[in-house]
Amino acid sequence: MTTNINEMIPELSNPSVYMRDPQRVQEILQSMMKAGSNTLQVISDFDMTLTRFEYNGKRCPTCHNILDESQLISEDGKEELKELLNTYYPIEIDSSQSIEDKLPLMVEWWTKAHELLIQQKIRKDGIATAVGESEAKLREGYQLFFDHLHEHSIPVLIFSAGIGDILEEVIHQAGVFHPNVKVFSNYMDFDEDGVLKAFKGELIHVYNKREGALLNTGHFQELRTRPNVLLMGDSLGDLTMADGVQDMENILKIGFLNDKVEERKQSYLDSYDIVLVKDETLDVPNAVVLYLTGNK
Ligand SMILES: Nc1ccn([C@@H]2O[C@H](COP(=O)(O)O)[C@@H](O)[C@H]2O)c(=O)n1
Ligand SMILES: [Mg+2]
Repeated sequence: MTTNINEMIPELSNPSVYMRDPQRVQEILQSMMKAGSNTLQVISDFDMTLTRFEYNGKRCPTCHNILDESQLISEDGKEELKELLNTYYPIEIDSSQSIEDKLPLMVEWWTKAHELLIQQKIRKDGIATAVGESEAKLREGYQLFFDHLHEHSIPVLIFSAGIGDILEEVIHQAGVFHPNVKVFSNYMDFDEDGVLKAFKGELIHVYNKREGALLNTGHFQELRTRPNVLLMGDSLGDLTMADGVQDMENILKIGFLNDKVEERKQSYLDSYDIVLVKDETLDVPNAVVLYLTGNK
């Protein structure tokens, strides 16, 4: 008797789940399962993928927003950062513009925002409080996700265009910054007095997640024996995060579609294997990981 994908993973029949080709998803999952969890690695975006998009009807902050809305920023600075968000975020998610057209505008957004943050003379020792006082929340089920991957020694790369120092503090405060987790992101550079003076390295924005320092870091070299990838993102820009993986055998792409659902649904279905529409949980990724580790 042939197994149905919903029998394999019942969570794939949740109302938030959409798949262009369930048969193909089933084949990928079976192939990855057969290869064994010691061949698996997870590559995930952070903001709005591992963190919630909404809570109690209110938007949750990204790494940048955690700082933007904190006590570390003056009232004028907050206004300017909000204006940037209101100008550029609609462009980021506009499905009528091509990624090529958006690229220079995204560089412009990140550059202006980082310049403003530097002008604010942010202190390193204020970051933990800013994160603690923020409304940022990891998605429901995060504990199982991180703990299970850790228990099974599955490497997790969090590849984020957010701010690395903030991101690390969020997962540290949640108690899930386990040793199998590596972060690639924009990191702050502080002077000897602990005041923000610059951002380190090449800028990572939402549409250049294959470029920059990542390919030269040796990260993917270390993981050559892990040719099966579970990729998770919330933007079409996240689809290239695994481009550095050599000799890839299988990749399963799970996409969270949080905003402008009707306009963007078709493009997400065309690009991601599994699309989760307005789903604030990690229930489906957790079910996939449990299946792939033989715990289901
Ligand atoms: N000044 C900025 C710049 C970007 N954002 C948002 O951050 C997200 C990028 O982080 P990922 O972990 O998702 O790569 C992106 O979705 C931008 O909307 C921001 O809030 N402020
Ligand atoms: Mg994101």
